[in-house]
Amino acid sequence: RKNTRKAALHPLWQSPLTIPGGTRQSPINIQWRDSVYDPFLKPLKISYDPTTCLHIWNNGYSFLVEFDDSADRSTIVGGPLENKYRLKQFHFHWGAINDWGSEHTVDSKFYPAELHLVHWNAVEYPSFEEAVMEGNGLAVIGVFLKLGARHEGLQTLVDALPAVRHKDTVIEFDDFDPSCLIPSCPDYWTYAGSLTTPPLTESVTWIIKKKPIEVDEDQLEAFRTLLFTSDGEEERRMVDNFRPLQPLMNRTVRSSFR
Ligand SMILES: O=S(=O)(O)/C=C/c1cc(Br)ccc1O
Ligand SMILES: [Zn+2]
Repeated sequence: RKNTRKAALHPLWQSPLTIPGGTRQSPINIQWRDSVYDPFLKPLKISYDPTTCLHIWNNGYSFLVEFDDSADRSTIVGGPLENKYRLKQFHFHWGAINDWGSEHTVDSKFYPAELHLVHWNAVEYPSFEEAVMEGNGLAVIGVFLKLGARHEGLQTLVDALPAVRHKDTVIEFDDFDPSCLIPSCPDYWTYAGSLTTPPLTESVTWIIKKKPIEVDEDQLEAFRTLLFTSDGEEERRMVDNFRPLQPLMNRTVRSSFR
């Protein structure tokens, strides 16, 4: 059965599907056979300090966990990156059903969800807000989620979701190391792209892990109990919070593996 993805109805994604003049928009389909192995790509070095974890909140588009990025305490370096980047937040995108939900696809296959760990270039720019406007300002690690075994590290997050069910609710969340959500397999694809939510700026070096992590049905269902709407508004379930695929245009996706 062709798993056609309904275009997301949320106002955010009713905005123009591509920004005028955009040449490096995200997400994209990663055609495995068209990706080019780059032997000069380094391993990605991830060093997160769980005590930089601050809070978890529902911003009306996704739920996100934010970090103290006032110093180089949770960083990534290496891979395709020429600078050290600081972790600012991570969040997810998911579908109403398990047939779709990821933003990127691999050989046109959708995963039920996708994790984004957002970092900014604190070597060259004074703040996240400035880095968002620069071509090499951000680095986002993308991790696919697939249906399988329960993920113990994710369960800590899932247990906190009822407290952030409505838009603009926040709870303190500490001592969480998000590297437990990143596959140990070092293989990744990388390409020059953009944020997939407004301001859609073309400032992201994407690092998409080849291997997915496994989560179970109850954990995916927990994501779907969140709401786009604030307390007191007519409830709209937070599902299908992904942006449609964007044209590859004049870009090559590189792989860190043969
Ligand atoms: O889905 S992403 O492209 O990772 C969006 C990331 C993003 C992160 C922040 Br922080 C602010 C605005 C944004 O759009
Ligand atoms: Zn995202």
